Amino acid sequence: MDIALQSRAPHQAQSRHFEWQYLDLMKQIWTHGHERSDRTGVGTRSLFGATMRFELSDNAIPLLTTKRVYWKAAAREMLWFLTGDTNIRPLVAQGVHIWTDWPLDSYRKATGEEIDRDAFEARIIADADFAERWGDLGPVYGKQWTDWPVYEPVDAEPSLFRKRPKGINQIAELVESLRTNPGSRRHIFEGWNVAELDRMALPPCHKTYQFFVADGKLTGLLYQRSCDLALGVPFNIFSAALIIRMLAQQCDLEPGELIWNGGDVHLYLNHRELVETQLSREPHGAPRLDIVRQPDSIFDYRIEDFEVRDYTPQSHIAAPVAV
Ligand SMILES: Nc1nc(=O)c2c([nH]1)NC[C@@H]1CN(c3ccc(C(=O)N[C@@H](CCC(=O)O)C(=O)O)cc3)CN21
Ligand SMILES: O=c1ccn([C@H]2C[C@H](O)[C@@H](COP(=O)(O)O)O2)c(=O)[nH]1
Repeated sequence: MDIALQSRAPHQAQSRHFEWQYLDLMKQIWTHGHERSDRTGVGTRSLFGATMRFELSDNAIPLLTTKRVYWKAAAREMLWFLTGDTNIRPLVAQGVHIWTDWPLDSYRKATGEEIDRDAFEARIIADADFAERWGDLGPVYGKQWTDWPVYEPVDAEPSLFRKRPKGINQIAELVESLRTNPGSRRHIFEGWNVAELDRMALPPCHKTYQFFVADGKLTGLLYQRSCDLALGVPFNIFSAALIIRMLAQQCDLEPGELIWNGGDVHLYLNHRELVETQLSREPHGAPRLDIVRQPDSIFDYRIEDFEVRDYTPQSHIAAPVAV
């Protein structure tokens, strides 16, 4: 189909089930994507530049219905980002495995030990020193979002800089700017700290979030530079909608839309089975997300605050993750 249709005006986007945008994009990439080799060695079919829009009013949430998406893992990941933590230990302790493969890969390469994933996770949970040594992803999302480092000149020594004890909390500043200056065009938080990319296990994919307030509604736009359409994107769109909902609640706004902009949007060549199965299915139903409590701040949400209803997806489709 014509990719320009992906960016139709919001009212038109709702004339069909929201999920067709995702399925159309999947089909487009699988049939017409550029086949290329990638960092992981798996190979992808890839398209550069795509947009999807999702309406969030009436508690609508863009959860895919053509396969079960484990939204609690994505919600727990979002809450973990907001704590500023970059160690996988609290995730693993909650049964969230999506980040384990990268520390595991580093550990295997460094030690030559053939440890399996379950044993590695068990050690991460049981042994705090081991987790500290091997479980950290470097200064990824949570660190940049809540504690972006700042260096200040030391008095009278123009070439000497000292790290400020506390960095910039972009999320706290965003809440403040949404509340006090809703018309601003600078409502942004950013994960792409150029100076620290080399210390991150992976440079951020969902790197830039921008917000827009109009008619009492909060709309968010996510720019994602690299998009694993089958595994990552279903999580990413849910999470982006979730943070919009949380911010809207904190700022007494109604949820507007999520606009998702993808850069390199790809399907890994070993996701053929998932793609074929998913493209044979049709979306149905309109999942909703309720936030059942109003926490004191954006940093005080708990997993129990989120309830998804009217979600009756088709079965989960497993697929391997490219590390
Ligand atoms: N290749 C790749 N794709 C990604 O989506 C991705 C990365 N790498 N690296 C960093 C993070 C980790 N993320 C991941 C990693 C794994 C799953 C995954 O395996 N999802 C399965 C099972 C989920 C579960 O067991 O909870 C799924 O079906 O959604 C999803 C997102 C997103 N990111
Ligand atoms: O939130 C995420 C995190 C990662 N991804 C995917 C996109 C790519 O397939 C890989 C990252 O590899 P790069 O070589 O760094 O681009 O992870 C995602 O879709 N969503």
